[in-house]
This record gives sequence, C-alpha cells and structure tokens, in this order.
Amino acid sequence: MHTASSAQDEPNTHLSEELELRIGNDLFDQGWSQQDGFLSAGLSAALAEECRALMAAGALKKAGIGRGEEQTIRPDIRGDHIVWLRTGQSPACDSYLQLMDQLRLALNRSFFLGLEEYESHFAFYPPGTAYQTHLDRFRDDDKRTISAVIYLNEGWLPEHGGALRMHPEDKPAIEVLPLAGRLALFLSASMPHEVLPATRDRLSLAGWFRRRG
Ligand SMILES: O=C(O)CCC(=O)C(=O)O
Ligand SMILES: [Fe+2]
Repeated sequence: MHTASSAQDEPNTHLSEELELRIGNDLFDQGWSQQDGFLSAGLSAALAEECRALMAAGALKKAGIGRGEEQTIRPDIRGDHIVWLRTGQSPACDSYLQLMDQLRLALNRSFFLGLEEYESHFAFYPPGTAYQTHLDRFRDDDKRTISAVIYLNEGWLPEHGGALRMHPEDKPAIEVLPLAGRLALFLSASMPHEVLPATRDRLSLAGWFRRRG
C-alpha cells in the first residue's frame, strides 16, 4: 500500500522544472493547485480502464471513515469504493507512481517537507454518491501532508456535477471538475474539501504524500 522512498532518489525528466515551479508557487500562495494534462491521455485512459476492470471484478470495497479499529462505513458521509495501489500491479500504475515520486522529490526540494512516501488508492464514486466536507489528516496520525487527486474521466461536463469543492479559509470556495488527466493538490491538514454528487461514474486516484513520523 505504501511506496517506500529509496536512497536512489534521482530527479528525472518526467516532470518539467516549470511544472514543479508552478505547483510549488500555487501551494505556497494559496494552499492548493490544479494542473490540467498532468497525465497524458494514454496513461489516464489505461488507468481508467484498470479502475473499471477492478471495480467489475469486485476488488474495490466501500470506503470507510476514520482509522483502524474505529473505521466505519457511512455511505451518507462517504460513498466511494476504493482499492489501494501496490507497486508492480500494472505498468500504468507504476508509471503513475513514478510520476508522483518525482513530484514528492520536487516538493521536498521546494519546501523541505521531508516527504517520505506516497500512498494512493483508486476511487470509484457511483452516480449520486459524495464525500462530505472533511480534512485528510487523522486526529491520531499527522503524517499526511499534501493530498493529490488525479481524475480519470473523459469528456466530463459541468452538468455532470462531481466537482471537488475546496473551502480555503476566508476565501470563496473553489470547484475542480474531475476531468481526465487533471491533478488537484492541496494541504492535507488545512484545506476542508468535499466531493459533490455526480450523474455518472466518477473515477480517480487519490493519494497522500506523508512525512516522516
Ligand atoms: O476525489 C476527490 O476529488 C477528493 C477525494 C477525497 O477528498 C478523499 O479521498 O479524501
Ligand atoms: Fe479528502
């Protein structure tokens, strides 16, 4: 479930310096960032297909809220089905995880955050399901530092709903539609956010950069 960081932390060329800079500036200035076309159309399509196949095979389970023993299934609060990613499960997932590892290193360079790992799951929200406003940091585990969501839905239109709605303090809410290839990033501990219900299946990869304990 976790991708361990490694000693051979070598920046590579998948993430341009310009993109790193934009993401760093956004997070610093406003606590969130949206990057369109973060994934190529081909990679996004392969990941969407994998997510659908896993859903059809029954691999995704109803997501709970809370942690460990205290986990409860509350479809009224959270309606997605999830499965955690493992390294080596598919070439598409490995490409995605590699890209996110580049991003982890870039964030460490910009902010000295000491992010050590990235954990991620596929999420599938059937039509009409949502996720009520919450923070991504657990009361008893403050390692989640930056949240990252990548959307996998071709041809998403505003009338389909399903936006990620963020609530920055003292500012108007921001809505991000779950369009294929798009990346949304925000500070896990301080950005309240929610997923609005949609009229069609809503597929994504949600993940968290975690700092050392
Ligand atoms: O899918 C999204 O836009 C956000 C998902 C989310 O907030 C979560 O999984 O914690
Ligand atoms: Fe969240």
